[in-house]
Amino acid sequence: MLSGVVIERLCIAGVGLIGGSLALALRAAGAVGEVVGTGRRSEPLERALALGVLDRYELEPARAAEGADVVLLGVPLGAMRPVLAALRPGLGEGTVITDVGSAKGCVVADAEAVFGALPARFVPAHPIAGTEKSGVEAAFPTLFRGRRVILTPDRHTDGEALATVRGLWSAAGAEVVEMGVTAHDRMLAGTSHLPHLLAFGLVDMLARSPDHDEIFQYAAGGFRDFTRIASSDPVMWRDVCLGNREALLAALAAYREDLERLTAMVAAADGDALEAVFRNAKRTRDRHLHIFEK
Ligand SMILES: NC(=O)c1ccc[n+]([C@@H]2O[C@H](COP(=O)([O-])OP(=O)(O)OC[C@H]3O[C@@H](n4cnc5c(N)ncnc54)[C@H](O)[C@@H]3O)[C@@H](O)[C@H]2O)c1
Ligand SMILES: O=C(O)C(=O)CC1(C(=O)O)C=CC(O)C=C1
Repeated sequence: MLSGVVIERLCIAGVGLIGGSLALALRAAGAVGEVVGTGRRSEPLERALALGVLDRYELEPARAAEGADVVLLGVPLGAMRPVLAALRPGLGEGTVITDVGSAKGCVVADAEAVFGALPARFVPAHPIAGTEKSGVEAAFPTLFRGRRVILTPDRHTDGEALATVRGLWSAAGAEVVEMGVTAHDRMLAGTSHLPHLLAFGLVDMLARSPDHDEIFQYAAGGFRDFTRIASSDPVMWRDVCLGNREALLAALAAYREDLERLTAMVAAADGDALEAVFRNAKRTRDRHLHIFEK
């Protein structure tokens, strides 16, 4: 284990791909004692028990949170607020709260709505790792190894709580960085939220064409790579697009402007201009490719 942090009891609300993978990673590192899950239905929680992700579960969120050192919210962004409110009666004075939501401003707003202000022991977090699959069956312990996790503490965040959440992700093999909520939401709108929206949009557009069955017969590697993420969970991505609406709208506006520019280049058969754009994109992507190979 890298960090030396040991969490005696971890409560996970929403035991899916991310929450389940974190539990498996912490177990593998010997960084956690007991893992207690909670969720809406017993079937997936039973499967999580069978997979060795959980030690036990409680359908009542507050009961699951009782006695936990750390409570982790692993639910879609749209469920954060009601789940946090349901956990609240079970939280102790010293309980550290954290989440894994893909946008941070909306999670901070949810915590403010439930508690009146972001509690000092609530450390918002976002692992920049995942897959297009969801549910606890898709969880695996190495998901976060060598990946970044962004924490967005503010000036009121408790130092000990921050150290615990840092230690938890380090134990899972991740590299932990900190930044402000606004910077996080702006950057992730560009690198994650916009690409997902475009991939879903492109596949939907083709699916609605009269000859869509034939079109998909001729899809190859390029289409597969561009659209893998359109197989992601629709509810999760609906919530991300609504949760990071402002930053996503800004990214979409910039993208639309560029699409107009590209359209004009094709219309004018301006090969030099197109080639210049493609060269810049290739150079940039190639320079940053190493981050995908970690
Ligand atoms: N999938 C990714 O690639 C990825 C990466 C980083 C962060 N995230 C974030 O992590 C969170 C979870 O994503 P995931 O991919 O693990 O999803 P998932 O669908 O695999 O897991 C979500 C879990 O939450 C439960 N859940 C849903 N609504 C609930 C509710 N109202 N009350 C209680 N439980 C509820 C589901 O039953 C499931 O167990 C999301 O907030 C997402 O934005 C996802
Ligand atoms: O690799 C994928 O399938 C992902 O969607 C992971 C991915 C992303 O890279 O956009 C998705 C959502 C996140 O919050 C973080 C990571």
